[in-house]
Amino acid sequence: MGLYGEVAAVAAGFQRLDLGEGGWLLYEPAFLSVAEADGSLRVLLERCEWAQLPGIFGHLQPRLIVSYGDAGVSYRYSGRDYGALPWLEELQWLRWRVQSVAGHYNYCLCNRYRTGQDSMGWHADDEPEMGEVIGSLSLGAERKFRIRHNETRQTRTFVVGHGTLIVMGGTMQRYWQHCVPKTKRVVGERVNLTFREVREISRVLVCQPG
Ligand SMILES: O=C(O)CCC(=O)C(=O)O
Ligand SMILES: [Fe+2]
Repeated sequence: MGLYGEVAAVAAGFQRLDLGEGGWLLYEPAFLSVAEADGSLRVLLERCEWAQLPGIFGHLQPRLIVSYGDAGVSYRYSGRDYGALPWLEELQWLRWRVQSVAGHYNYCLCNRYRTGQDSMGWHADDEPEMGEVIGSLSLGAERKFRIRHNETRQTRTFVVGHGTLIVMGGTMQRYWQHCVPKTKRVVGERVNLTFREVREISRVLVCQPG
């Protein structure tokens, strides 16, 4: 995180957790106002090209997914390549908002949890081409976001609600995993946007006719 990112975060009253071993996490429950979060959620539910895709073992992932990003950026995740669609205006705006706190992003993976039965299992976003700062913005239903240390098994839980921002940085992906567990509570839809920097850009050559 750059110096100005750090200053902005402190000024806005973020909680900054030092995770040890060079890892850190920022937590701001009400980063977006309710009105901003309402508007973004409505637009994203309507405009994103949501799809349920197969995961690593071929069964469908328990949530809907789509990704947006700079031209030519694609990201390998669960053994598949996710080519980014061109940025939606709404996501561009939210990217700038999150970048004003920390990080610099060229890619956004969007997850849509339709009910409490949709979830994300324990994992780390530790691919070699991934930038170490990941900005994660939540909209809609309140869910739990858990982190767990790989060796000590220490676990922490963060409530992520409508407009909550979490930024993960430093060595966090190396030493910690995170997840969004299923819940039996009846909960509405939740959209989560993870802004990332994919460093190795795979560009597809397009033959121009003529
Ligand atoms: O939905 C969330 O809060 C987490 C999403 C996540 O971890 C991911 O997309 O890698
Ligand atoms: Fe993740």
